[in-house]
Amino acid sequence: MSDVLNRLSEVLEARKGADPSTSYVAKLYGKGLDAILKKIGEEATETVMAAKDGDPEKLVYELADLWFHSLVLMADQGLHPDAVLAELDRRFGLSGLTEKAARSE
Ligand SMILES: N=c1c2ncn([C@@H]3O[C@H](COP(=O)(O)OP(=O)(O)OP(=O)(O)O)[C@@H](O)[C@H]3O)c2ncn1[C@@H]1O[C@H](COP(=O)(O)O)[C@@H](O)[C@H]1O
Repeated sequence: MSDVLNRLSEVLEARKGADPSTSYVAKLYGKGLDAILKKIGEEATETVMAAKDGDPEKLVYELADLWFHSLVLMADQGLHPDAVLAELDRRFGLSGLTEKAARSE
């Protein structure tokens, strides 16, 4: 899979020291947690609307906005995307074990 989450995460970390007048992300950090959470709410709503419209291109675009702002939230909170990937991996491992157990009964 693409390494874009890692590379983007590095940029988002570097933007913590950037000039808010030259960086969208630095400006958002400067506005604080409530502004980041508001963007996530807006992007989630736009994602829902794109799905209801049945427009796959628009849905991908809005999901990218939602994922992007979720990554900004994680960086703001001192989290790396690997933490979420590890949690998904853990759940996948658990479901795999459940399936194996069910097959052996
Ligand atoms: N992936 C993105 C990305 N996706 C979406 N956005 C911004 O997120 C905003 C989406 O909000 P909306 O759709 O509501 O559009 P808007 O009305 O312009 O938003 P507001 O200004 O009202 O918040 C837009 O301003 C987009 O430009 C992004 N801004 C930056 N990135 C990445 O983040 C990196 C760092 O960005 P800078 O900090 O700007 O250098 C860049 O190199 C990009 O790779």
